[in-house]
Amino acid sequence: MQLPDFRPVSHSRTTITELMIPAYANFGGKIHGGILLSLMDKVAYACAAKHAGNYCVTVTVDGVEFKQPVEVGELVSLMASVNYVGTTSLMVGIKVIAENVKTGIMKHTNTSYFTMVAKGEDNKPAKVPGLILENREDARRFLEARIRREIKTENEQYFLQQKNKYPVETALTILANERCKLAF
Ligand SMILES: CC(=O)SCCNC(=O)CCNC(=O)[C@H](O)C(C)(C)COP(=O)(O)OP(=O)(O)OC[C@H]1O[C@@H](n2cnc3c(N)ncnc32)[C@H](O)[C@@H]1OP(=O)(O)O
Repeated sequence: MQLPDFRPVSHSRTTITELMIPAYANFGGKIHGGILLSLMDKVAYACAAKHAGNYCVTVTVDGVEFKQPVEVGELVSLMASVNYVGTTSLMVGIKVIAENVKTGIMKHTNTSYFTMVAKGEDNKPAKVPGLILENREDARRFLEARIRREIKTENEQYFLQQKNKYPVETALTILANERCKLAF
């Protein structure tokens, strides 16, 4: 099938809602973070593949922070949309909401950003359609995704500089103030 040059954000916007059953709970009775991550990967894939018109793979996951615990019996909704597209990659933003069905109280448990790459029949990165931004919110998300990408690249470069500044031998003194003991 011939892919269009551009697709609107609304074409691939996806929501998954799932009931949190007891089998998803940890020993503390709250929902395992891994269960939520798996659901996030699923919705990110559905959204990315729909936009790309191709199989997609997850490359990076950013911004995962569990702000509040999720309880057994709550309905978790994961809302995903394509925030940004490069050439073969796209960034999917996911907002996770947990709802207590008895009280109707909703809590925003986290927002994360999945970078996915489309793969063609040859298993190589494949070009994705451009993004039609349908309102100011879509435009804001696209711009913020660009900033997020730039900051990430700068942070990676800064980390490499810092890492090389402190070879282990000269940096051992720093550890004197940390809660660790050297056993070598
Ligand atoms: C659905 C699932 O869960 S799949 C399972 C988990 N995921 C996987 O198995 C993915 C394994 N990784 C891979 O296959 C490869 O690393 C790929 C295909 C993602 C990237 O391969 P590369 O050889 O690096 O490809 P290439 O250099 O052409 O980059 C392709 C795109 O990925 C982007 N990319 C690559 N690495 C990163 C990264 N760390 N962060 C953000 N974007 C990245 C590039 O910027 C490029 O985007 P663009 O085309 O929009 O400019």
